[in-house]
Amino acid sequence: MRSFRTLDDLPAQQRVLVRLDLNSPVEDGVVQDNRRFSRHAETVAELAEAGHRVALMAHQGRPGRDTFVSLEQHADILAEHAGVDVDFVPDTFGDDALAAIRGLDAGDVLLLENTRMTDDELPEKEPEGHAASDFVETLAAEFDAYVNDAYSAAHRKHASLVGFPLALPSYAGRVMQTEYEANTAIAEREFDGDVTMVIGGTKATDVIGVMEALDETVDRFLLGGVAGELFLRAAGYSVGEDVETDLFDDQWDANEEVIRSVLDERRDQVTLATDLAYEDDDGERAEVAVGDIEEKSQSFLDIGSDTVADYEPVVRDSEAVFVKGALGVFEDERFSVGTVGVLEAIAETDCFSVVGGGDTSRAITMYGMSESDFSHVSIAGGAYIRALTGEPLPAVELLVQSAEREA
Ligand SMILES: Nc1ncnc2c1ncn2[C@@H]1O[C@H](COP(=O)(O)OP(=O)(O)OP(=O)(O)O)[C@@H](O)[C@H]1O
Ligand SMILES: O=C(O)[C@H](O)COP(=O)(O)O
Repeated sequence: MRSFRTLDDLPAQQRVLVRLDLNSPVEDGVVQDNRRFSRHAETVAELAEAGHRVALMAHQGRPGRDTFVSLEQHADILAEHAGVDVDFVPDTFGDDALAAIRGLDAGDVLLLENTRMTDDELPEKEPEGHAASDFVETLAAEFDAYVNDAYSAAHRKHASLVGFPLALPSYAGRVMQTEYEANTAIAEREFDGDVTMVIGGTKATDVIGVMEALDETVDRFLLGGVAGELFLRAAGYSVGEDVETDLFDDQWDANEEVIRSVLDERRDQVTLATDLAYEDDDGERAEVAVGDIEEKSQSFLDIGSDTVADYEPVVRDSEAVFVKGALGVFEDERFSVGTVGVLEAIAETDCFSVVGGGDTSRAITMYGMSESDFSHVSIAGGAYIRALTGEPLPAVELLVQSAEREA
């Protein structure tokens, strides 16, 4: 089997450039702690304790979104989990970043600014193009090795993920190693009974594309979140349109054709919500049957209780359940009913269960469930789901190629 090198193979006393995935929920400008910090902290602590000089890169949000913020707060949260100081420099690869990197002593840890704040990070380019960018060439010159721990971003072909492995000897961090092993095992596992996939969240384009790819391996899709509303819209209900949020219309334009073809060809595989929840004029949770919605005048924030009651037995009768994305805005307790109800049903059965998605897996801790009630809780979203489909992850491929080149 092709494989990459890990921290076990990293020579001593290196200047190491590390890519983490600390992409996190942000509420009112405050970055929310989550298991991405605690898991990556293990890699960071191991590198610092081994006496390497460590500079960390990570991204947060996407340009134009409210979650697109600086990594200053991330440094403090990470330091707390890792038990080592993490300095922060508000620069990606300019003079301030280079001065901070050159000032690192053995065991020091520095976090650089959000990689998506440099214009070189996001352009659609092949790895060779990224490796020739100013960002990669400038930073690579300062280091002996590159460690990629960002399994959950490994499906992206961004400079910090695919450019550096062409410029430096490259290794997988502990999170990359663990997630890769677990998720590859999932892809290879065969199930005799029904396989159910719970699809929700806000990244409709990602999850709908994967629904297409998984038609052979998944017997039933239970839908909620933004993707669920878009499917309801295609089925003729007055939902899935932007009222107070701008989550829906662009995603509808991008996915309408696929959604209609999934509904035409595989309607029996797709289970849609029969009721939805919203905030009424008194600020309370209210529910309405989808057939009674005449025109879209408010945002729907959760699947309704009847839908949860429909979904629970499907989960209980499944041999394997994969979850990608929350069924509602569970961060607000009033709209946690769908996500928590379905997760609790999964936790109570002995089916093989995987919960993926950085945001969604947070609901497990928030609502007092135990990670041990699930077979695997992945901190990856899009990467996890691509692993299920057996699709190669570009950043993993580059780590493997680096190991092959240096063998
Ligand atoms: N109807 C809805 N309207 C708005 N937001 C919703 C709705 N339903 C779910 N969400 C939001 O979806 C988010 C979770 O899904 P999201 O697609 O962002 O990420 P994920 O699947 O957890 O993982 P990752 O971010 O790693 O891809 C939650 O934060 C929740 O508030
Ligand atoms: O949260 C994630 O899934 C990863 O950090 C990738 O983020 P992206 O979908 O904004 O590229």
